[in-house]
Amino acid sequence: MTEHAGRPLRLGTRASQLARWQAEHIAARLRTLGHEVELVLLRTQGDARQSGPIAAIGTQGVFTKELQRALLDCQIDLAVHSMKDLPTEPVDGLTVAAVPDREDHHDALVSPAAATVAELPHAARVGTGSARRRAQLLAARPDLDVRDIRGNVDTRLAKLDAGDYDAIILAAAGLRRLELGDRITQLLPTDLMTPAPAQGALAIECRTSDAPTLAALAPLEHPATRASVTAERTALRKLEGGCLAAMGAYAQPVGSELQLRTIVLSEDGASRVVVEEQGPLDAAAEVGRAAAARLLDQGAGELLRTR
Ligand SMILES: NCc1[nH]cc(CCC(=O)O)c1CC(=O)O
Repeated sequence: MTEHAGRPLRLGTRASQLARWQAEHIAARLRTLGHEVELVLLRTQGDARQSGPIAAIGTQGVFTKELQRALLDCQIDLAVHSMKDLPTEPVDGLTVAAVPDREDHHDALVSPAAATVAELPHAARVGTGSARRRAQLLAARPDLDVRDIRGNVDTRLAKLDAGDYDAIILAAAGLRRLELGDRITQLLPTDLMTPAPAQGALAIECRTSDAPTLAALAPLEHPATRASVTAERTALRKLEGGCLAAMGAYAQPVGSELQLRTIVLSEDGASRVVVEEQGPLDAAAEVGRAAAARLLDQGAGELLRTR
């Protein structure tokens, strides 16, 4: 195809194994559709800082900003993001051109010590860097010793295997994509561990003005996933919680309806607000807005501020 004057579509990706897998997956789908695709490896701020709690970096979008800059600079034509890492604030000149079919949305327990979270030994050391996972773990099991953990999926599994932790929590999607699904001890039910908004979903971003790339990406769009992540991310955006808040959201299409579960917790998990909202699939943003309004009515704003 000659949509870019005969040159391949340039797909920007981070260098981590998971990012590479996701980029290759989308490149393969585009090639099947007849497009030539070339991968461009970019280093992001999030990858450069593997030590210290990620919260200390202090800004959102550490994994995505460099890719967005490269798009705006026309160094690349499309970027593949884990959608849960993509800030909800729109960027002028860029658009999420396609949201493909979602992978497993669950969080997973990985542990040699017990088959379930409920069966972990008293005061077991559980590794996670996420305020959302920490608070929900403590809500279920206040005795757990929840400790920070950093690094990509492989690094975290190596730290678990070295005995630094009794268990870790990871997104099932990342493990499955890296063919590490056999490391999953327990898929955590949504009422125990509501996932991050858009967990397991990819976002393919390009320039709003780039009609040929928009057209190339259109067949990758999965409308039910788009509706789900729209509801989840709208709820997050209306809470102004950002990616570091102890907030979870998961929307499930049921027939022509969308069922959205949202949760906001205090840092220690002792206080929480849960809201379930339902509405038409074609009014996903409204479902997210309604959930956020009810969360705020029930005191979620206080929980987010006291962090
Ligand atoms: N923040 C890191 C990150 N971003 C996306 C995934 C996994 C894939 C996904 O959730 O889509 C992960 C790792 C994890 O949370 O275990």
